[in-house]
Amino acid sequence: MKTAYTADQIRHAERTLMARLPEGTLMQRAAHGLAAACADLLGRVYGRRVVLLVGSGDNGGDALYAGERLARRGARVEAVLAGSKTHEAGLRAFLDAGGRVAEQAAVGEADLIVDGLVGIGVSGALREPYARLAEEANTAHGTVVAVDVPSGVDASTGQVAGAAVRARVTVTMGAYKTGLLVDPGAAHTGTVELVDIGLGPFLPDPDVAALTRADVEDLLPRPGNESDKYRRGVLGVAAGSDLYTGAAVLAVGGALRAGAGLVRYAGTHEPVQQVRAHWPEAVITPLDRPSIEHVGRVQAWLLGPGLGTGDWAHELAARVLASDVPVLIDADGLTLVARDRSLLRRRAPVLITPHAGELSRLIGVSRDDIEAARLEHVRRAAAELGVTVLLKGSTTVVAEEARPVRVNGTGTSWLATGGTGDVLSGVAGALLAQGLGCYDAASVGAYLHGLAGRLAARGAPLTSAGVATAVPEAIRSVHGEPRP
Ligand SMILES: NC(=O)C1=CN([C@@H]2O[C@H](COP(=O)(O)OP(=O)(O)OC[C@H]3O[C@@H](n4cnc5c(N)ncnc54)[C@H](O)[C@@H]3O)[C@@H](O)[C@H]2O)[C@@H](O)CC1
Ligand SMILES: Nc1ncnc2c1ncn2[C@@H]1O[C@H](COP(=O)(O)OP(=O)(O)O)[C@@H](O)[C@H]1O
Ligand SMILES: [K+]
Repeated sequence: MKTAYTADQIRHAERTLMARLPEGTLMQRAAHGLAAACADLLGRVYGRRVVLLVGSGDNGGDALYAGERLARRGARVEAVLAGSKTHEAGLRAFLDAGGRVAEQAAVGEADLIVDGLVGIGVSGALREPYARLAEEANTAHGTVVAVDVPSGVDASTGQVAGAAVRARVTVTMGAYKTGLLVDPGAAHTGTVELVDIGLGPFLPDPDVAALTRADVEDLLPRPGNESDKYRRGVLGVAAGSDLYTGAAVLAVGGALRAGAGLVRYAGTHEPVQQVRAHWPEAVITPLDRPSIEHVGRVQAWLLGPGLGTGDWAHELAARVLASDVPVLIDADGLTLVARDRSLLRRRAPVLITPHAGELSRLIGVSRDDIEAARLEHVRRAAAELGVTVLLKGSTTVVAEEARPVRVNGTGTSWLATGGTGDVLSGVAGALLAQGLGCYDAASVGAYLHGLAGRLAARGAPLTSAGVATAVPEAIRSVHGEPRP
């Protein structure tokens, strides 16, 4: 599990660790790691031009001590002192090693730009001259390395309030910060390199966590010798309508590709025809009234994609939610629930999978506010609604009360196309039916769906059906099985 922490959590752990070590030890460890990463990026250090953007706090101190090390190896290092004060000992060491203070920004000519403006001590939007320097770094041709956090990104939330550095590499100290894993911040980090400064034993429970390949491998159900189709997990799908048939086809496809033992589809005439034509594997119950009476036993339900939002759909949703198995609610199902919250009053678990627009209707917050502060709002929704919430978007986040938010970074922006959400609901629904809890089904589902998106896209447009097709390949790559 890749774990991440807020600025307060990091500061607290650092204080405890620092009290046990000679003064300055941590900053030297940080500078050592930072200088090594810079040297790697430069290839040859001697004679190369490095510009340090130095703010007034310890983030600037890290940059200065790393600059000292690079200067001793023959780099031409200049520092732009942006703050009203500068880390004194760091500046002295830097100057002693032959570093120079730049009179005016030499950012444009640098091979490497080290962003030491602000780290976890930032509050609010970057002030001048920091904001201007961040913009200059972003348009310069040199490689940008951020110290700890790209300046302008809130380390605790990933929020970006104004100008912010876009780094090729972020060298982060001691532990990942939440803001490095959550968009919009995550889009500014480039590759994140973690420098061990000995913080590990002092870290509290994480603020957020991201599943790794190995975690997903552990969590993914695999059929054993004693498995049969019923025991592997039967998913009921209540989706699609005479107007929207594709959503049903895609959701059933996602579920079959993600390893459901059986998919039972229930719907009206048109989607039944389509699902039957695409997926002879599905067991189908045509509905002439909104009831699940004749569908047969399932271990979980997927409710909502393309279902419509009229009385018929409401009645079917009420029947599904009155069952005693976990229910995943998506798309039109969420519109129905937003209108009638009483539908959510049930004992068995509920997983909802909204995008920001759908969540907006559920919690009465604007879509833009949700996009700008995804973590805050996904947590709030989980607490207010008492359900597990998977919020879709460029970073998909999963919240359940009293657990760290799970963050998924496997996706690709090629997934921003119609119907991919229907596939995700099928994948996560199949995992629910196979016995995973809502929290794991949602986060493993998002991981596989994101990976399948990458495999389907490979740098070019994908279709949602292509994403469903790629899910088995994603599972194969999680298990490390060689391709045939
Ligand atoms: N605390 C520790 O033990 C360690 C800290 N380290 C480094 O120290 C950093 C934290 O240092 P600090 O606590 O001094 O904080 P920072 O250096 O991140 O920032 C604090 C300074 O930035 C200014 N500032 C805050 N918001 C601003 C804004 N919006 N625009 C312009 N200026 C702004 C403040 O006035 C203050 O002077 C970490 O990110 C890391 O790089 C590392 O050396 C490892 C050890
Ligand atoms: N910019 C993006 N980067 C990565 N993934 C994205 C981006 N935009 C959307 N996605 C993903 O694409 C899927 C879209 O789902 P959704 O909005 O429900 O679309 P639809 O209703 O058309 O199926 C979600 O899994 C979401 O996380
Ligand atoms: K920084």
